[in-house]
Amino acid sequence: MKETYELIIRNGDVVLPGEVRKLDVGVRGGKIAALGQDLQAAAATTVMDAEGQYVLPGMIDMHVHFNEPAFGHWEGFRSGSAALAAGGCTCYADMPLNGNPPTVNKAALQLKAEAASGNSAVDYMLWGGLVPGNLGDLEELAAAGVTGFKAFISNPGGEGEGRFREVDDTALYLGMQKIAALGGILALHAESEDITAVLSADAVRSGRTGARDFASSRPAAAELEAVSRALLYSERTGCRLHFVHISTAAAIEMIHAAKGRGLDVTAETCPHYLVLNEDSMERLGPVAKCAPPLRSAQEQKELWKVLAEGRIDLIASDHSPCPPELKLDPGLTFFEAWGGISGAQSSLELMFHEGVHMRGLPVTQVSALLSGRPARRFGLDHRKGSIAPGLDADLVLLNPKASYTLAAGDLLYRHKHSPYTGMTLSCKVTATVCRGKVIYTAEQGVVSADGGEWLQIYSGQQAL
Ligand SMILES: NC(=O)N[C@H]1NC(=O)NC1=O
Ligand SMILES: [Zn+2]
Ligand SMILES: [Zn+2]
Repeated sequence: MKETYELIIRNGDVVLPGEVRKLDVGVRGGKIAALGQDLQAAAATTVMDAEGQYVLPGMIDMHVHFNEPAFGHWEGFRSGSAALAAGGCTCYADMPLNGNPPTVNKAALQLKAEAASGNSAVDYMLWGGLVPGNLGDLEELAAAGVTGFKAFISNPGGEGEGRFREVDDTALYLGMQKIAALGGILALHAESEDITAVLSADAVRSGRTGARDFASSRPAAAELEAVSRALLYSERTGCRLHFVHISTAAAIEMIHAAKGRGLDVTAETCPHYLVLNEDSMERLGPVAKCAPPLRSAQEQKELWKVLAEGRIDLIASDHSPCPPELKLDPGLTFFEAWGGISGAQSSLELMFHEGVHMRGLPVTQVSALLSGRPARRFGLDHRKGSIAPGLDADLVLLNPKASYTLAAGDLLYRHKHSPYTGMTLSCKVTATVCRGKVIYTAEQGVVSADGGEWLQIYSGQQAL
């Protein structure tokens, strides 16, 4: 019988691991079935013309905060995942905090999973939390299919008794011992609580509450101290470690050196540390507030350098949204405003605009940071992360010549603020396909908002 495809994407510049080739991509049963020239369409085949466009593997964003349960009015699975689909992301991992209850035991994971079920445009994973007092819950969380565990060394913000707590040294050390025994991975927000808490309190007490005061209250030393402590614990416990949102080249170098000594550690950074800096934070206000803070132009330059050298393992958005009154109210000081950037919809376009178009990085390198490497690190590469026969047909069409200025009205987040609005981008996602289904087109918007599935894949076994 003649082989038929449900979808053929024709004549795109297909971004394969290590090379770009002009090919047709044939999709059958939601999987990539063939890569070749002049694939034959049948009557029922949907054909997309990708002439002049890149065809990329969908981004895998390992770091977003969708705030359900209880804080869906900040961001929910529906709005957040629609924004990801529009930005060329086909799979993400949701962090265990900013919702209530935080995802620190099996019952809370169940609530999280119920909130996500039937409400995600793209596939997803769920992180569990490591907090003081939940050592006894980690095994059940692992068995229930969390990706791995997330912990904070500094105070994650949020209010009330039920908030997600940062770990002290003991909780971190014992937690890492336990996670090592469970064969899992710890994702860590690495900033020293001692340094950031004392410097923040000092700044507020003396009325130094501007953008640069906020930045000085969370210096690079706070990141470096926490990274070095966690590396020591990783060495002593054997716990696999992934550092989220690293903001300095010096921390990347420390992590890289540890990897060289044989530790199973990786580092992520976010588009905002690459595209924005302290000057942007002063100009834009708290919409650009995050932790660790945006750094100096010099630090930003050094971060691009280590990225170009291949020392950063992967890129994730750290989309951490909130309602406008917690961010944009002119009465708020930098210290009072919510810390977290709404950016998930723009990661891929920002990385192509700045990385490929402005700085000349290879398309394949940028694509690997967004897709192939996160897939490999978190054990998804048998399903996702690259364009190869047999893998899920998670594909993005990117027009590298479609310049546009990002407007608030383009954003699909629950709250339409972002530090990137007003920015002119030199490329645009024109279509997103998840498991063979077209879920977004630039003309029609999100056409399928609920087909995403929970991938209950417990971490990965691969080092990078
Ligand atoms: N609570 C929370 O989402 N915090 C995140 N926001 C941010 O800017 N950094 C974070 O870790
Ligand atoms: Zn964080
Ligand atoms: Zn985060």
